This record gives sequence, structure tokens and C-alpha cells, in this order.
Amino acid sequence: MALASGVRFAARALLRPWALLRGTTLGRTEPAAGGGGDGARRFGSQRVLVEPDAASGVAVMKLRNPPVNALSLELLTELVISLEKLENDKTFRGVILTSDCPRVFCAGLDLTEICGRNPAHCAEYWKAMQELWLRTYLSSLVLVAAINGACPAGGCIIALSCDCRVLADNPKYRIGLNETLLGIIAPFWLKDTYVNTIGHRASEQALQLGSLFPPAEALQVGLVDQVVPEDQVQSTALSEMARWLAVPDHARQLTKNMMRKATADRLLRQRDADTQNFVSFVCRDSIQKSLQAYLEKLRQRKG
Ligand SMILES: CCC/C=C/C(=O)SCCNC(=O)CCNC(=O)[C@H](O)C(C)(C)COP(=O)([O-])OP(=O)([O-])OC[C@H]1O[C@@H](n2cnc3c(N)ncnc32)[C@H](O)[C@@H]1OP(=O)([O-])[O-]
Repeated sequence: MALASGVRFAARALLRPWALLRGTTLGRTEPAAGGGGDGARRFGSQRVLVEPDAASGVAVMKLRNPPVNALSLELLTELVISLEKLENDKTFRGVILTSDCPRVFCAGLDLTEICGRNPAHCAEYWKAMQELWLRTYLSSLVLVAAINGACPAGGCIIALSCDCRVLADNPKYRIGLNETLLGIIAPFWLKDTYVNTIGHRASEQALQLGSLFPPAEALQVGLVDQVVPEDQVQSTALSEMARWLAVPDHARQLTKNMMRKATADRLLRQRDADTQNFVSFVCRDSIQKSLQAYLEKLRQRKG
């Protein structure tokens, strides 16, 4: 299942300059930890570590942007390019997305990318966020989220875009869309993804309340598919992957497209309007003040 050609073209046109300009070392390969057989060579970039296993056709993609995998423009760019590289390599059929940072899967948007930044930067940043969602939500690969830490907001977008989600059973690892608590709102395409996953009433309540679900509640509401002890997240994700890869790719990909295309098309039809809406909303003085206050609160938490 190919991405709509427009999106694929946009991805390349939109992202390539960043990859070059921002000094990522894309494509660097190094022996995977513990050696391993052929095809076990890691590659990726500064903020995304990819551990491919050609024999199984599965790669583990680790977010590595300490301390909390905040989705900086660079991380967004590197995630999309690493995923595109795996999609273009027919050796690979599935990717497990996980975190290389302790206690956190992904802290969501990097608030410093939209706080105190000019509208042009916010627009560039938002287009990269749209691109990551389109790339993951429509991916021809099987994507399994091995959620080994806190997963709020933008981190939850990544997890929601995967085909299934395994969450570590740690009450500190909460997952959900908490945007309203920051004074911002989830875009319609994120709302749609939530509704597609946990249903309309649960989404309506959780979005308005900015709910962050602890593992047991996340499982109960259907936001995650499995909750397992922390030291079993990766192995469980691999077992889930095997279950999905037992299905012939083409039929699975066509079915995934049938289920998701309408949701993605809604954004594709109005990407510019969505970007303008986000920029005009987030650049309002009141919203900037709210985001600044939230960032300050985060920074003081440690004090
Ligand atoms: C609109 C579209 C939808 C998406 C919306 C969003 O994603 S909106 C985003 C919604 N996201 C959230 O609401 C999540 C907000 N974050 C948290 O709740 C917690 O950081 C945590 C639970 C992720 C990790 O707790 P922990 O105790 O392990 O770590 P810690 O708390 O000590 O943080 C370490 C450092 O990272 C900093 N920093 C943290 N997050 C962000 C960020 N997003 N950005 C930038 N920076 C961030 C934090 O300030 C601190 O900086 P310092 O002082 O070292 O300079």
C-alpha cells in the first residue's frame, strides 16, 4: 500500500533539506550491540536508532532524544526519514517503535518549538508533525508500539498510529491526549484517530478532560492492547509482531488502507488549512502565555 503519491512527494520535498541542513548522520551503520548475524547492523541518525534484523524482517526503531524524547523538529524529521528508509527496503515487513530514554516513551510536542517561536517556524514544525502522523498512520509496515514509559499527547499520537500497542505495567507510565490541560486542543485528525481507537463517547470525555490513563485504565478503555511487566514489553511486542506478520502482507495492507484512508484523506484534503489553524491558534498571546506557564511548571517540578 503506497502512500498517496502527493504525500510521498511532499515527504521527500519537505524533509530532505532538514535532514541535510540539520546535520543528522542519516544512514550511518554500526554493528548492533551483541554482534548478531548478517543484517544486524544498526543504522539511523542522531535521535533515532534503528536495529534491523533482516532475518525476521523486523526492525526496532528507538527514539533517542534525551531526556524525554520531546518531538523536536529534528526528531520528527529523522523519524519520518528512518521509517521511509525501512518502507523502501523490501527486506522489512514490521517495525517496533520504542524509547531509548528511561521512564519516557515520548513527551509529545517539544514545547520549545512552539513557545516564543514565530509563525513561520510553527508552520514548518506543524507540517513535520502532520507528516509523521501520515507516515505512521498509513504505513505499509506493521507498526507495534512498545510503550516503555510515559506517553502523553504527541507521544500518544505515535502510539495511536501504530497497529497495536503494548504498555509497561507501571502506574507512572500514563498515556493519553492531555492537550486541554495545556490550554491547547488536539487537531481533528488526532481526534478522529482517538475515536477510531477508543470510540466516540470515551474520546469525547478523555479529550475534554485531557485524561492521562494509567495502564489498567488504558487497557480497559482500549487505548492499549496489552499491559505487561516492564521487562516483558519488548518480547511481547515481538510476539505481537509475529502474529501480524503471519498474515499475507498485501491483504493486510489493503485492509489497513480500507480502514484508515478516509481518516487520512480528511487531513490530506486540508493540510494547509490545518496548518494555518494551528499556527493562528498557537500564536495567540493567551495560548503562548498558557504554554509558557506549563513549561515553567515542568521546569520547576524538579526544583
Ligand atoms: C497539538 C497536537 C497534539 C500534541 C500536543 C502535545 O504533545 S503538547 C506536549 C504535551 N506533553 C506533556 O504534557 C508532557 C510534559 N512532560 C511531562 O509530563 C514529564 O516531563 C514526563 C512525564 C514526560 C517525564 O517526567 P520526568 O520527571 O521524567 O522528566 P521532567 O518532567 O523532569 O522533564 C525533563 C526535562 O524535559 C522537559 N520537558 C518535558 N516535557 C517536555 C515537552 N513536551 N517539551 C519540552 N520540554 C519538555 C522538562 O521541562 C525538563 O526540562 P529541564 O528542567 O531539564 O530543563
